[in-house]
Amino acid sequence: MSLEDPLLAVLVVSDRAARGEYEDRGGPAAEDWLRRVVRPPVRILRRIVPDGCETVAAALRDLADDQGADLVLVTGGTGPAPRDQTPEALEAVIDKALPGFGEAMRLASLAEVPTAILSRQGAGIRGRTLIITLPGKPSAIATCLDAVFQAVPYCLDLIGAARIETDPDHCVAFRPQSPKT
Ligand SMILES: Nc1ncnc2c1ncn2[C@@H]1O[C@H](COP(=O)(O)OP(=O)(O)OP(=O)(O)O)[C@@H](O)[C@H]1O
Ligand SMILES: Nc1nc2c(c(=O)[nH]1)N[C@H]1C(S)=C(S)[C@@H](COP(=O)(O)O)O[C@H]1N2
Repeated sequence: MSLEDPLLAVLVVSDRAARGEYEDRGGPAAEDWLRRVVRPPVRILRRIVPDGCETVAAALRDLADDQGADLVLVTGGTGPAPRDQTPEALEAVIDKALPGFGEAMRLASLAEVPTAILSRQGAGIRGRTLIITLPGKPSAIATCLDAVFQAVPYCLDLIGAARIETDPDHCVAFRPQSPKT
């Protein structure tokens, strides 16, 4: 593995997991999904922060700007409760929103559970980093990523992030054309 390899980050947003009140299952679930679907070599980095606009925004700035992550998956804090502020943090740090991600992920989750409509999950671009926010429920991670990941490699191409390849047994990446130079 080298510093040239794509850097994929997983940011877990959870008050209780950050305090150690329960064992984090979201981080391992997201990392396992990435290891299954994205072909090596890749570097995967994991962080846990408590809920809150500032905590999440600061972690996203660090992962994107200082660590140079190509992709950040955030899990947790997308709901309507007062402490759920991940969408506000996303909005504060991104240059561009990609609303299609939230729409497709909610549609997939609604087929499983009616309360999926409560998640304000989404995605956006900061510099050369794609950030995707997912619900905190560990089981939601695969549902949501399965619904959108086909478009992620091409999105990374378009923003000038690292090129990633997927295992076609799990996800057939769709690249309609070479990105504009
Ligand atoms: N990182 C995690 N690890 C394990 N289970 C989680 C995690 N995040 C969420 N969950 C589970 O999913 C449920 C819904 O997630 P949600 O983000 O709404 O949690 P919450 O009630 O805000 O609590 P917290 O922020 O302390 O995790 C939680 O009550 C918990 O059972
Ligand atoms: N696939 C899936 N999506 C889901 C859920 C779920 O269990 N499965 N839970 C929903 C619920 S109950 C809430 S409140 C929102 C927000 O969750 P978060 O605050 O943990 O991000 O995600 C929703 N999306």
